[in-house]
Amino acid sequence: MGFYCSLVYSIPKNICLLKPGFTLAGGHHFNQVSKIKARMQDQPDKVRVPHVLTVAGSDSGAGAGIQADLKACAARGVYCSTVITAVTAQNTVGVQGVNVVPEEFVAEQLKSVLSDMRPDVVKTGMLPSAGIVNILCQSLQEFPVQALVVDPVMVSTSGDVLAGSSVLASFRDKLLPMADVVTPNLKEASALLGGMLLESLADMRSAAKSIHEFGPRYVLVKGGDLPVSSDAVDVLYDGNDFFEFRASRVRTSNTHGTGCSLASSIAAELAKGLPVISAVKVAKRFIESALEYSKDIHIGNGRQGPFDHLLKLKNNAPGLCAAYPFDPSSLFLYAVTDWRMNRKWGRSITDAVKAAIEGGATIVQLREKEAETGDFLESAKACLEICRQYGVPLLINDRVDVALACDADGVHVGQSDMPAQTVRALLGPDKIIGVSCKTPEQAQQAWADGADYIGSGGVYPTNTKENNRTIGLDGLKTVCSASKLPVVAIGGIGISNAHSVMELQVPNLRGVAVVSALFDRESIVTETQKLHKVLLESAVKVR
Ligand SMILES: Cc1ncc(COP(=O)(O)OP(=O)(O)O)c(N)n1
Ligand SMILES: Cc1nc(C(=O)O)sc1CCOP(=O)(O)O
Ligand SMILES: [Mg+2]
Repeated sequence: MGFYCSLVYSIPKNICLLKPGFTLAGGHHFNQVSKIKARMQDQPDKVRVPHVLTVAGSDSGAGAGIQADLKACAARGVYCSTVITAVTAQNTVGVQGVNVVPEEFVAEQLKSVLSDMRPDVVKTGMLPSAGIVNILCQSLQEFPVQALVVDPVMVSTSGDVLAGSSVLASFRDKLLPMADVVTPNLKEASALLGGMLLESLADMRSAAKSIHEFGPRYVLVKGGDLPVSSDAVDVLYDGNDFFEFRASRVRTSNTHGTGCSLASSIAAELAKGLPVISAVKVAKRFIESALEYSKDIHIGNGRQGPFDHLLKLKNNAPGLCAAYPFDPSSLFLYAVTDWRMNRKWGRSITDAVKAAIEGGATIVQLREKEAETGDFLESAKACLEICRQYGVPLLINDRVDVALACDADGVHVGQSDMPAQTVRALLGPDKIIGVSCKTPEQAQQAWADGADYIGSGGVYPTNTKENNRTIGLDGLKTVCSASKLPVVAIGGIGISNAHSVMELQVPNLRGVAVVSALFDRESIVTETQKLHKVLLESAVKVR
C-alpha cells in the first residue's frame, strides 16, 4: 500500500504555521490535525478524526475479535468502524460455534464503509474463507487506504481453528503483498511458512525474513509463546533491519485478545500519523499497561480471560492518549531552560519559554534545578498552557512527580536520575521519555527501557552543567550508531557550531538541545531565530 516516508530531517511545521493563541480541541497534535484536515478538501472546516476499519469476527465473550478492536481503538482515541466476517459463540473456555457471514454480505459491508467513511487504516482479523480474503483485496483495490495491518488470525487462544488451509494460500498470495504490517504469533508464522519450527529468537528472525518475502512492508513476529524467555520479545523486520521489542512478562492469565488488540492499536497509531516503528512501540506499551492493570480481574471460568482496555476510565491509571504522539522531528530545536540565566536577565520562565517558541523552538524542557517543588509545579503549569497553545511539547527535567502533577508531555532523565524503565512504568505508554547517554551501552539500555529519544553530549565543553564530560562529535556519532532511537545533541552548541553537528549526516541525529545559546542572551527570540535558520540550512544541505 505504501505509507509513511521519512526524510533525514523532517522539519516540524508547527513553527511556521501555528499562530499564537491557536488552540486545538481534544489535545490533538497540530501536525496530525492539519494532515487530516488537508484530506478533507470538500469540507475544509471540519476536523476529521483518525479512523480504523476492522474487518474481523465477532467474539461473543468480547475479549477478542471485533469487540477487542473497538475497545483498543477507543482507548487509543481513534474512531473504529467494523466489517464482521463471522459471528462466533465464544467465551473464556473456548469457541462453541462459528457462523460465517456470506461473502456477498461481507462485500456489502465493505462497500458501505469504504465508499462513504474513508477509513485511514484497515486492520484485519479473522478472515474465515479464501473468498472473503479475495473480496477484501478487491475492495481495497477499489477503495485504497493509507495502510493495511494484517493480523493473520488462524487459531483462537483456546486452540480452535478459525481459518483453514485455503485461507493460508490467499493470505500468502493476495493479502500479504498488500499489507504494510503483518503481525503473526509463533503458531501463525509457522503456519504461513509451511510448519517451520520456531523455538528461538534466531528462528523468529529468520521467519520474519521469510514472511517479508511474501510482500508486506513490515513483519512483526510476536514471541509471547516462546517458552525459554522470561521476557516477551517481539521481532520487527522491515526488509533491512531487525528491531527487538522486549518487555517483562506480565504474570496474568487475562491475555485473551492481546493479538487483536495489539494489531488494532498499531493500526490506530498509524491512523494518527505515526511511522510504523513508533506505532508498534506505542501499541506494545499500551497493551503491557492494560495487561498489568487488569492482571487480577476475573471474568469467566476458562484458562484465559479478557483484559480491560479502558483502564484510564476506571482508575486514572496512565495509559490513554497523550496530547502529542511523539514526533522525532520535534527534537529539531530543543530549548532547555535555566533558572540562573532567567534571573540574570530578569525574565520569568513563562516569558523565556514563549520567546523561545516564537523564535522557532520545537520542543521545550524545563530544567529548574534549584526551584522549590511548589514553585516548579506552578511554573510548569503556566508553561504547559503556553506550549499547548503553540502545539509544542513540554518536558520536565528529572522530576517525574512534577511531570505527573501538571500532565506534562514527558520527562528527561540522566544516568543518575530515576531509571527510564521506572519512569515509563509511572508515566504510562504515551508520554515522551528522553534519556542522556554518553556511551553505546547506555544507548542500548535506553531503547530496552522504553525511552523515546536520547540526549547525547557534551558535544562541546559547556559552562551550564558542572563537571560534564565532553564526548565530542565522535562520541556523539558512536552513540547515534548504537541505537535506533532518535538522538538530540547537547552541550556547548550554538549558532557557530550547530552546522558541524547536523552535518555529521547520521540519520537518527534529529536536532540540537541548547541552553545558554538561547537563554543567556539579550533577545531569546532573535537568538532562537538565528539558530533555527542555521539548522534549516544544514538540513537542506544534508537532503
Ligand atoms: C535533551 C537533554 N539531553 C541531556 C540532558 C542532561 O540530562 P542529565 O544527564 O540528567 O543532566 P541534568 O540536565 O539533569 O543536569 C538534558 N537535560 N536534556
Ligand atoms: C543539561 C546538559 N546536559 C548535557 C549533557 O552532556 O548531557 S550538557 C548540558 C548543558 C547544555 O547547556 P549549553 O547549551 O548551555 O551548553
Ligand atoms: Mg538529570
